[in-house]
Amino acid sequence: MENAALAIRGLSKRFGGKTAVHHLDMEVPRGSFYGFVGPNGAGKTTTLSMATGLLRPDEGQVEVAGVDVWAHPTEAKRRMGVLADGVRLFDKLTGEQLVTYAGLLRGMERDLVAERTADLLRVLGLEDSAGKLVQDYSAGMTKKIALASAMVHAPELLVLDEPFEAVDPVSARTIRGLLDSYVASGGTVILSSHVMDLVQRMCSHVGIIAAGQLLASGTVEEVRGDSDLETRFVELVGLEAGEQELSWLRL
Ligand SMILES: Nc1ncnc2c1ncn2[C@@H]1O[C@H](COP(=O)(O)OP(=O)(O)OP(=O)(O)O)[C@@H](O)[C@H]1O
Repeated sequence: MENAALAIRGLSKRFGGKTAVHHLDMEVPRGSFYGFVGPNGAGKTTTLSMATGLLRPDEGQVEVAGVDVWAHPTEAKRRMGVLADGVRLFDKLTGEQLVTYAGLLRGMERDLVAERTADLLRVLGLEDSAGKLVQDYSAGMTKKIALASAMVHAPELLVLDEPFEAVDPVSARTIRGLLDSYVASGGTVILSSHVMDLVQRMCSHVGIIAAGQLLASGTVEEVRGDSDLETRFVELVGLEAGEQELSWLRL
């Protein structure tokens, strides 16, 4: 546990009669690039929301670099940057204002925030849209400005829910480069994704979740074994809907 950037123990969440996450234990080693994968509705967003202090668990504990997220939220949040899925941004701000606001909220000096905001906007190709309201951004631009807001305080851990969704291939490559050098310099990333190929190429570690439970976790090599990650994923999760056909759709 000492070497865990993120340690989750016995985490559970129910919504009415539906168990979204069930006694989940998970450890993301420091310095790892951890892919969190699972079918739709598996509990990825619910887990990451509880891990980042956005959604209160029914049971269980979460620690970021040894700091309990729910007992010491301010201290824990200082150590992480979060790109949440489906959470509304302050979209009446311009992109530049939003990143600046995120930095100031973390207690950073105004000059340093300005410097880093300019760097992030430039690297992410948002310089020309810096003065535009976030509500007028495209889906991919919104993802990128949210990512910039998550990174501005140079946290130890980045928790990214679907960071590549809606992002064009050129921007995706830029983001991959940013994240790679962040991990190479000692940072830890956990990202959720549906794209197995991307996880296999980018990540050092992977966790597979289905029906609120972790089915496998370890290095990508350990989890995929002799096959590729997608095959292993389908073996663990099952094909279910994929095996069925629509007879009326045959032309
Ligand atoms: N606020 C909520 N109220 C009721 N049910 C919820 C709520 N949030 C999530 N759920 C349910 O919990 C389960 C897990 O949802 P979650 O969004 O965590 O899955 P996910 O793995 O992120 O899915 P996806 O890959 O489709 O984004 C689903 O059955 C979902 O319908």
